[in-house]
Amino acid sequence: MIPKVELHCHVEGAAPPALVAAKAAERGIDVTGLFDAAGGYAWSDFTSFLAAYDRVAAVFRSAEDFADLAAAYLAASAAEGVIYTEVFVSPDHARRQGIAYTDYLGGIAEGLRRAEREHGIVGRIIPLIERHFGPEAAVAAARTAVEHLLPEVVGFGMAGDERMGMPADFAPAFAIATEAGLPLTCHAGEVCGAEMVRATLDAIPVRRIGHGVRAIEDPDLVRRLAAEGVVLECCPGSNVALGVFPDFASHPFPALRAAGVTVTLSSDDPPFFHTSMAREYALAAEHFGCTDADLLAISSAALEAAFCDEATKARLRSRLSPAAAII
Ligand SMILES: Nc1ncnc2[nH]cnc12
Ligand SMILES: [Zn+2]
Repeated sequence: MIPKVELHCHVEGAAPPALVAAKAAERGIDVTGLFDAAGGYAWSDFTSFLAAYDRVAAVFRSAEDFADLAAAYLAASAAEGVIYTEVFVSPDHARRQGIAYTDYLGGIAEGLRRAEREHGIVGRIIPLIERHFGPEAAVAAARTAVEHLLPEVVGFGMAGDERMGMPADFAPAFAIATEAGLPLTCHAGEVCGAEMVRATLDAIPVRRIGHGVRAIEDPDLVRRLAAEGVVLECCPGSNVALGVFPDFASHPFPALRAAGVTVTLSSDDPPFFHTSMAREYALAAEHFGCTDADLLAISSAALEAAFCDEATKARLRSRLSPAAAII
């Protein structure tokens, strides 16, 4: 099994539908229309996906809920050969559910520690601001994030509806994180085009871009990403499910890689997109021509781009040898 490294997974977006249905029933939460006939999440476009995501997030209400969610996701990932995962968390989702951020973050951190004890997978946390909640909420969420720096918190970023506002509007929130020493990532170039990736690079000192795949529309920008060593957190299964590209044959992952851009593989919101880390790696082999050696190199690039400390990386590097891939 190829050892895998995940840099981009939203914790609420990893919630299995059956768990959400059970928690909702237990708590009398109305989930009408949230599930499709097959028991998966029902959504039809990016807007309804984000709305479904918010409804899923709303069924988790306690530190234990979040610990169980994080531990279950990492345990399932470990079974697929994942050795390291950075989970995105959202102070705004906690606030909107009326959960203390300390409970939310503490629960997730406890879940990650449990998964490491039981399955050897290492988990770290990246708090995100949500673009569609606006720049003021973003500043408040950034303050919340930097006031609660557990050892597992290793970075800071932004997700949400890319069609709302411009990256520069959120620069003050990112500056709070930078001042606290957190490296940055930001979703861009997913539902919006190359111009949004460029605007992100111009306004925010990111080391990584969430998705970023529509940079392919602008060859100068692709050269800039390669030259500046900006890492793309690619999630091809998510992109095709959301209609960013019509099929895997049209996905720019191989072209970006050939152009010298550092591309990595992640699952984004796995049950929403019927994916997992194993499926993302399998898709890359099937559709992007990646050999086992390529996939191992992609895992290695992801580990180098991870936001955890050097000691953690050194510990994990030994698990990325070709020999480890055979087991
Ligand atoms: N793919 C995605 N894009 C933007 N925001 C998100 N939040 C959860 N998944 C997301
Ligand atoms: Zn994402």
